Amino acid sequence: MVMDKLGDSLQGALRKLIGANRIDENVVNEVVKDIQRALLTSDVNVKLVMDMSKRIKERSLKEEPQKGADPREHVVRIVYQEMIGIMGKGATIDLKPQTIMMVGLQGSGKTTSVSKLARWFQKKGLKPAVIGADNFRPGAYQQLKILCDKLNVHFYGEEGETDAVGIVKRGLKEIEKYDIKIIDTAGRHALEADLIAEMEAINAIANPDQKFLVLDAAIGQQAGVQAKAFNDAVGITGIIITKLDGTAKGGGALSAVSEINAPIAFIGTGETPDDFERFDADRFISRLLGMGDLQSLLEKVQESMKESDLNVENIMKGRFTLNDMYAQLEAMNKMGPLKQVMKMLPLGSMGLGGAKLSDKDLDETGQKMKVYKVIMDSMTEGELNDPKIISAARIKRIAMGSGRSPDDIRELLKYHKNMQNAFKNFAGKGGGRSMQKMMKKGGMGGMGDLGGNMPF
Ligand SMILES: Nc1nc2c(ncn2[C@@H]2O[C@H](COP(=O)(O)OP(=O)(O)OP(=O)(O)O)[C@@H](O)[C@H]2O)c(=O)[nH]1
Repeated sequence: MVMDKLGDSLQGALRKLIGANRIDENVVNEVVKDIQRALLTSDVNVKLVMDMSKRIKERSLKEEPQKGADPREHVVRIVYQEMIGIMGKGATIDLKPQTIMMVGLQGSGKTTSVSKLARWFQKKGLKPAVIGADNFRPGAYQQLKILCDKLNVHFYGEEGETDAVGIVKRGLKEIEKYDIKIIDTAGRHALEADLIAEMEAINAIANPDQKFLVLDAAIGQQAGVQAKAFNDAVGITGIIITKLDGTAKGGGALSAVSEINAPIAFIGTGETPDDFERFDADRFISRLLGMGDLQSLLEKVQESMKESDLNVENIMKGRFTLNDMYAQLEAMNKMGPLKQVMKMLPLGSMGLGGAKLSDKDLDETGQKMKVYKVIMDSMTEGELNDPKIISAARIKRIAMGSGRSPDDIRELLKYHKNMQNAFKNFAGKGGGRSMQKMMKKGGMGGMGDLGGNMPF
């Protein structure tokens, strides 16, 4: 994963929080200090880090946790929200015909990103074409042409031509029929007057819908300065951060958005044409904080729920029976090996106290789920529908029937109760509606609200 080091440090900080007996000022201060260290090491701007730390402290101690939320989750949620504040929510990319101008300094990964972007649109079913207007760097024409040819992307260029504006003018005419017109402009070692003049002229004749600034993740805090300069020159509408796979300093580029108020659109995560992803703040920050890749998890949940007997309507009204839990365990089984599913889960869910899950833990949890199913197989339909009727005598009977101890039965009932409460809590916050909406649309919906209370 990209930004592993930052992710590990942030998760270390949150683990301290989740492991604390109670949340007080000392704990919050200590956790904030760890977060500060992690962000500064990854080169996020000092002022941003300080402002964010102050807000996390104030909000953690002043704001009331949402009803039913654990104080630890409350702080984790604040950290998550403040991280989104720093990195932004990400850009919306319309899947419709448009012109995109790419700008950036030499060596930032601009040419490579042009071809990756073309490929991205191509995979979405749109027809991209590229204009190579970088006539400054020797070899740029050939490099881009080869990349485009490999991807079957139409390329327009004029080797040896020195007038970049002329190339763009003629190129736009030639690629008129294409859906996505991407213009690669020249870079320099620094932003100089002639580069600005050229970008302005291309901007004026192409009138691009998007102006993407390509930033090398390794430039660290310089990212903010660069972003501001390019933004002043042509008005940046989105940022592409390249080489996030190869540096621990990506925090500088990731937080450059706050300098210019332009969202991060894409991130480059390797050298091949497919190492290119939309920047989705929910996904990215959830992963960094170890809150799990909620989106990916949800996609899996949606798929398996479609095929399961789960009564989603009822669950979303806060009614979650043992029968539902049985169906849910079956659905989880269909989602694939527990080890993979669990990696997507938020820290601290399933009562594991936020510990980094070892393979041994995961095996044990998988084993436990199997036991739960065996126990539920020994229950009557009435008990499965209404666990409240399970008295001490019934616990004994179920234990006998399933070959487990009464403590195992009580543990299962407690686990069920916890999940039921989490669902009730979520439904009470209007999460039910969001969940249904989300399931229809396949989007994130209100899951952010569920946070560490994910009842899976
Ligand atoms: N690991 C990794 N390498 C990348 C990524 N993006 C680009 N590169 C590499 O970075 C180097 C420079 O990229 P180019 O696309 O040639 O640079 P450029 O910004 O176009 O340079 P100019 O055309 O002079 O502006 C190449 O070796 C790319 O393969 C990325 O996301 N990850």
